[in-house]
Amino acid sequence: MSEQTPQAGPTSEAAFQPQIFKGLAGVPVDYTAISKVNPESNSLLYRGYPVQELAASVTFEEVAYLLWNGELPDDTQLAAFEELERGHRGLDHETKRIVDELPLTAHPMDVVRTAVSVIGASDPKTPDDSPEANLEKSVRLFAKLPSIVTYDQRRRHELEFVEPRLDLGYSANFLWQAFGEAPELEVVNAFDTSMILYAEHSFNASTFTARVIASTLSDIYSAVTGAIGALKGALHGGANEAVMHAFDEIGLGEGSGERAVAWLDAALAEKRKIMGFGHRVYKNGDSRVPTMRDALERMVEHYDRPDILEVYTALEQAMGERKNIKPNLDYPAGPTYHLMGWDTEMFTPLFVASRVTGWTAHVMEQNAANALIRPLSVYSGPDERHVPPRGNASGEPAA
Ligand SMILES: CC(=O)SCCNC(=O)CCNC(=O)[C@H](O)C(C)(C)COP(=O)(O)OP(=O)(O)OC[C@H]1O[C@@H](n2cnc3c(N)ncnc32)[C@H](O)[C@@H]1OP(=O)(O)O
Ligand SMILES: O=C([O-])CC(=O)C(=O)O
Repeated sequence: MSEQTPQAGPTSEAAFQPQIFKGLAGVPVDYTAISKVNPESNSLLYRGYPVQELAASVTFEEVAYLLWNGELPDDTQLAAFEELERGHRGLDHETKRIVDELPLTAHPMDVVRTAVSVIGASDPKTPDDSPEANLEKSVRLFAKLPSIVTYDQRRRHELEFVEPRLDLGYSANFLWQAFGEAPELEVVNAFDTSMILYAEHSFNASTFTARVIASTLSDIYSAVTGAIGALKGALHGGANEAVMHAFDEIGLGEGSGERAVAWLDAALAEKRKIMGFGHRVYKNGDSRVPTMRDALERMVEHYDRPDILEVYTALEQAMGERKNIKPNLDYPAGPTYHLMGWDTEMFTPLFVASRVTGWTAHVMEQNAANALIRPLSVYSGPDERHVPPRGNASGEPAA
């Protein structure tokens, strides 16, 4: 009756009461050396380094290198890595053509998922799962995602693709390709901070998806494609877009703080989930929020939009008072991207561009010590039964 094999305790089927860990909540399933999420100390380490220190002192390219290689690059290693990354920034004609065929009604997450799949299908090295080949593929995807995301945003406004600039760092180039003008340093820094904070977070749903796919000995592009599907959902990465929809429902501008509280009370009365709040692991606040909130505040000042901070603060405070639930990273990231000029539907693809580093690091870690991921289920359907006699194919009653 049950797939579950009792490990200890009563062994008769009737007496066996398997414990179900719904949503795998609280279940450690493997080791990882890539990041440590510590809800007790409210800290997040990438390869041992506090993420706040990384955000304050290195670039996103250095963080990507760290996640993949385990150590920060020295000057020579960084120069070689940057050259490699910049060399892969362009987007080939075939990927652009397939993206162009997708309707504008397609969500940008569907577009980025399709584009990654196309890149995988056209890479002759896809079946090569050696660590060297997978690292090369990871760098290619990392380098190309800004072109994919900006190509899609711009085609939705009937604007031409902006070719990457090889004299700019990752984040400055990303903004250049999106908006076609040289970005200001303050904006580049805030964007780079968001990329660093989004890069990696242990066994979250999309990373776990990538590891499940890798565990079957599938290829790294399939793992990333699947992970994008998992990130799209509003309970995960899709929340950064949903936060902005909430801000829009509230209505920005004068008096927005008061409207935010009324909006929240109505939403809670309808038992709606408030996107950008709560977390499966952190129960006392997300370790990344203070750093991202600082970046948001800098952007609010830069673009002179105090109404955004008014809504942000009013919702955060009221949610704390009513539910004692704190914001997660998606909460400050959404309005920060809005201020920079990104279309709301592009927020989760921006998360993809960052998290591809973590996903691919996890795929390589999974490959290095693989075990097929295949948990058990406990059957709860009808008892065994048998198909009643039925007519044969010619309609005659069965003999
Ligand atoms: C980068 C990221 O992926 S971070 C996460 C982004 N996702 C979101 O922001 C979506 C909104 N948040 C949520 O839905 C949840 O907090 C999750 C899914 C992130 C984590 O939730 P879980 O650990 O599964 O807890 P669960 O959803 O069961 O919530 C526990 C209780 O808190 C409530 N709760 C949790 N988050 C919220 C929220 N955002 N709004 C309202 N109530 C909430 C639940 O309704 C539940 O209440 P109940 O016990 O009365 O039924
Ligand atoms: O860890 C999680 O469950 C979700 C999250 O914050 C992330 O993926 O960054």
